[in-house]
Amino acid sequence: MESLNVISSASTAKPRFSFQQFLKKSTFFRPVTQTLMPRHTTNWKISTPILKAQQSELEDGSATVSESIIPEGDALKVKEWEVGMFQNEVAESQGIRIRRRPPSGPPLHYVGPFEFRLQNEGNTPRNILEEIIWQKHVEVSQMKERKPLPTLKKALDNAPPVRDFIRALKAANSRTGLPGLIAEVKKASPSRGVLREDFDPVEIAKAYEKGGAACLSVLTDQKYFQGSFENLEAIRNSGVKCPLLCKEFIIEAWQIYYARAKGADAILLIAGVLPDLDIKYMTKICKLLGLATLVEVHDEKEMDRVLQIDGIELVGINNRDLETFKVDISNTKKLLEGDRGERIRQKGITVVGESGLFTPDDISYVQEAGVKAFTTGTLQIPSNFLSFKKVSSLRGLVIISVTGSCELQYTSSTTLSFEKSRRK
Ligand SMILES: O=C(O)c1ccccc1NCC(=O)[C@H](O)[C@H](O)COP(=O)(O)O
Repeated sequence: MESLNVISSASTAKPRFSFQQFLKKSTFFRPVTQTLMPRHTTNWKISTPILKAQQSELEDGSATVSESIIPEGDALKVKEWEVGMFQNEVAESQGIRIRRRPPSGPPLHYVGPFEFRLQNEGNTPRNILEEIIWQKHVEVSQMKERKPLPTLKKALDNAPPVRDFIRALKAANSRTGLPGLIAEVKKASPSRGVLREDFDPVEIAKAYEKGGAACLSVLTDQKYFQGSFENLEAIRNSGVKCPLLCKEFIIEAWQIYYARAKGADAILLIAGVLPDLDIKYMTKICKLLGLATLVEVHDEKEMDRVLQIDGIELVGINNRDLETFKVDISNTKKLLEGDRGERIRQKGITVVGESGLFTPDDISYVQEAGVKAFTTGTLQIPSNFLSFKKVSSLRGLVIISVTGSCELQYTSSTTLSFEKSRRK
């Protein structure tokens, strides 16, 4: 972008000057009050129609400029993009590495009255989480157009009553002396690919409930997890009683209302994606709607940010680094040690262990660290399950493998018996 030249079409002589020179000359490019707009935006007001120049690149990297009008729809996109860039800056200041929008803006990049087509490597997501977030932004914008918030709010009048997610976890914990199980209804994931081809979400949800899950987590992202809001709705309407977590990548309040309309009792907020203000604001909306909020953290910094927000009752420690996929369950222990752990206990926060918890040993380990609940999406019960030792430490917990090859069943004695799956 720095080397871009601008040719004014207004002049027949087409004088050439550098883009930098142009920036200095142009009144359009004066910096604005930094508190209101991101560094790289300019002080031109978005009002429609906007007089702008259209720029197309020449072979030598320079560009031609011609006057045109920004249609109202595009002006809105520009505004949205500017808000997104502002969010990127706020997020960065809180140590959030995930950018909410591509840094170079939409493919057509407006600067003052000009429009540029940029080929910028910054527009490539740096990791899978960032890719998911950028994709989510596009999806949510489209969904919002189809179902604006007022329509959605009306639909909430007919939504089923909310079930108490946190109470269900606490009850399971005190009943069994084990962390409450949040079993995940998940067909696929970016890190593990397809987990189960013949995926019947309602059948799996019922099996989990029968198997002793306190709550269920339903993946609703379609592109990366092959989930859907239809799955969530179908489970809610199937007679399953467990409270449901809508496992979605929430970036806008609209999604919370949508999740509630589809039968969610709880939603996930990822601290690695959302700045503090978003977490505060979204938690308030959830409280108004009666939903629980599971705020997910991965490192100390995110935990410390979340601990200074009032009213957070449920915090998930993700052992999976969503930027690299590396899983390390000692992460849970690390984040619950020392003063930090003390603060969490004092605040009465229920801690959920997330990811990489496959075996009874794993679960005992995070329980000792202080978790009162855990999520698992891919319990791996090997086909030679008889060699699956130390299962007895999981007394009281009945788990049915989502991969469906076998079943772990708790008996009234202190040992667990194993049976081949009764699934057809
Ligand atoms: O699991 C992934 O590959 C993944 C990638 C990018 C964003 C999120 C991802 N997972 C979401 C989850 O939080 C897990 O589904 C959940 O913690 C259960 O994990 P596991 O028991 O290890 O299947």
